Amino acid sequence: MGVNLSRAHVQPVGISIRNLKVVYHTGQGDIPAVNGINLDIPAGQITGIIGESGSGKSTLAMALMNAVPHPGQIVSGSVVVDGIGDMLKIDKESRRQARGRHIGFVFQAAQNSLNPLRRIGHQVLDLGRSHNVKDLRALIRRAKDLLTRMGLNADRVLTSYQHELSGGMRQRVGIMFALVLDAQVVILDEPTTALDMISQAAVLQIVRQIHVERGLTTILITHDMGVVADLADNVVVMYGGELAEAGPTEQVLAHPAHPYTQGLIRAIPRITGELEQAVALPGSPPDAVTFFQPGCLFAARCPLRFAPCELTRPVYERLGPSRHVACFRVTQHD
Ligand SMILES: Nc1ncnc2c1ncn2[C@@H]1O[C@H](COP(=O)(O)OP(=O)(O)OP(=O)(O)O)[C@@H](O)[C@H]1O
Repeated sequence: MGVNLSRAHVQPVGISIRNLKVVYHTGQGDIPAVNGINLDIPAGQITGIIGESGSGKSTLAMALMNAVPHPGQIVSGSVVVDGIGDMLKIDKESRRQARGRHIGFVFQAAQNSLNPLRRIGHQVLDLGRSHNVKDLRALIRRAKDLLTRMGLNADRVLTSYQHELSGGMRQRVGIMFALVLDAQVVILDEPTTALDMISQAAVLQIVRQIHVERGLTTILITHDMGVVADLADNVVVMYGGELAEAGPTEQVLAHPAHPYTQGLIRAIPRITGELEQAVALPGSPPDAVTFFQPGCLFAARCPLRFAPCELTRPVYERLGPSRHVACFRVTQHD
């Protein structure tokens, strides 16, 4: 069966993540990079996953596709994708087909994951063949359209090798690969970090347009709250492999509940308006030792900490109809 590239019949796809735990086996012990996460990614929306470096965003993204690399291991949980099933249980071939065909992705290292020995156009054809796409001409047309929309000379890019492209061009090529098979779920991990501010804004707007045109479910991973504010319908804040807070972007930005989210918002560089200064978050994220301490992982950096924070890990609780938070300051009082 060839891939049907028509979208008329396609329903937006949601993802339900339960008790997901991923560890990296290291010389210093097991690092719980994703530590028992429960999260529903709503169908047809853009969900931004934000947190500092090391908070577990990329590991979560790779776990959604059951593609965590060694020395990482998914130790428990489920990732149920509508229309596919549990990505952690389906057989290898269904999983391979799902990646790319149902779930398009550009991982952080995408700039380097192109095959250096094949022209980009050939790699588009390889991808199409590996997913049984019958109409390869239509596939190339689709690739050209995406590249042109992202401001690239499509013919030139398709006949180029990776080394002939700049970092920013490769990032856009990565986004093209994520979208070209017409997947219904798209995972973009820091897709625009190699781009200057203006190109970044332009490319993200195109991602938004395509998201709307195709009724996608888009997961956007970033350390930049400004990107989330511009683009995401919902935001999920990760800290130390756990969820700190989640909810509709407007609500979370206007009334952040978790002190970590408040800190991330204060750290957004403001380039217009008053002489407002971005304030960097003090301290550093959890490391191999602090991961295992009792109490809230953020306590050492938290301006609002009080006694309970040192003793037990706050539970990630419902705060309103569509909001959740893990913070004793919100859910418990002195
Ligand atoms: N290959 C690996 N081996 C050992 N530990 C790892 C490996 N990859 C990630 N980790 C650890 O897992 C945790 C989560 O890392 P992850 O890359 O998922 O975070 P992130 O939020 O995506 O950060 P970044 O934005 O820097 O990619 C970190 O503590 C990190 O050091």
